[in-house]
Amino acid sequence: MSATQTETATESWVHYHDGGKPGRRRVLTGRAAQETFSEVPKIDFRRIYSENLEDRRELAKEVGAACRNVGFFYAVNHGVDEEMLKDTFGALEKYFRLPTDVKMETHNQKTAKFRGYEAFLEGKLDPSTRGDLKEGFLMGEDATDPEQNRPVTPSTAKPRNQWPTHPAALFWRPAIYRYYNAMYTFSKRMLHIFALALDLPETHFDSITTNPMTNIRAVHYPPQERQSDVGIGAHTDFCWFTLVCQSKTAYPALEVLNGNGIWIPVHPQPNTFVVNIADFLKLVTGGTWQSTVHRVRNFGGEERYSMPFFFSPNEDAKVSVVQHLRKEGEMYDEFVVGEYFQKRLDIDRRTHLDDGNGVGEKRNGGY
Ligand SMILES: O=C(O)CCC(=O)C(=O)O
Ligand SMILES: [Fe+2]
Repeated sequence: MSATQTETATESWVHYHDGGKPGRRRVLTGRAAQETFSEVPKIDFRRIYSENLEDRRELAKEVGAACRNVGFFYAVNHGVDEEMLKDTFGALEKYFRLPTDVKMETHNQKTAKFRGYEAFLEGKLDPSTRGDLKEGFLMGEDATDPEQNRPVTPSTAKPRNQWPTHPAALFWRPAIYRYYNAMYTFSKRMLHIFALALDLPETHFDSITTNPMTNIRAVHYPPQERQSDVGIGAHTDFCWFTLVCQSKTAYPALEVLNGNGIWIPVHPQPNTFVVNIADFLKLVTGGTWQSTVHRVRNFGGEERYSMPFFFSPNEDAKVSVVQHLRKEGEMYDEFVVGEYFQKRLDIDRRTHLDDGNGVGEKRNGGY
């Protein structure tokens, strides 16, 4: 039995964190099984660069179906420089091999937004485990980093990121920024496809994404030996959408949960992004799109690296359910993006700080 599964005489449940709260799904087999996905669809993104709107609409149609039915898809032929992606993975391997004290200079506990280095077992999305068997580095939007060219205003004037200053670690910041810039540009195009997929004008979200909230989490998962361990516990992400680049391992460490409570493997594919819809976009589509539960368990004996890129609109943007997806007679709240985001982050932070012995609900976890 995995760490996130419980059984009674007749029922088996998978447990996870969804919307910052514990959730569970019954495992349905045999006649009880419902129609759900059994694999993650693969979508050819060459058309994202087409000058022809009809091509982009065709792409959006496939994307929309994947967002409704699965919440996850592979983006092949994404056009992002493959050499740069290879070099970034090289930088991850080199960074995580640095001595612990060099990495701990930027320990994420020193910042309100958990930016910087996250040590092994500090994240804990699954309370039944000893913590996530991963180490990571989180960076994000920061108007004081000149690389980002963002307007400095009273609310953005304080530094958010932490960067290492040790000479052996100076390669890290430019390597991460090369990846950041490429993913940022691709995400803006992706947003146009998402707008088309929702039957909205392509530029519908442009005005609320002039200075989007963005994060990269570089992650290292060592090979797992104990069955009871987990690389990252089962969760949904809390941004708009996530793009994940994962290193090649024979064992499919990333898994997504289908409607029957069955874990579906997301095999690494060369030069392919894994894209997933997150809680905030699910909310804005009135639940039409799925924010699908996922986890990482790195069995198979290889080191695994991944670099999720998390995208959300501007911090001060106000959003609600898009007009044509509202149900008649229902009331819909409006959310300030930064407030929604901070609320979710605070759940992580509070449970971490309260929890000296590893029994908290959730620590710094999925975006
Ligand atoms: O490492 C991965 O493939 C996914 C990581 C993840 O789910 C997250 O950071 O939210
Ligand atoms: Fe995630």
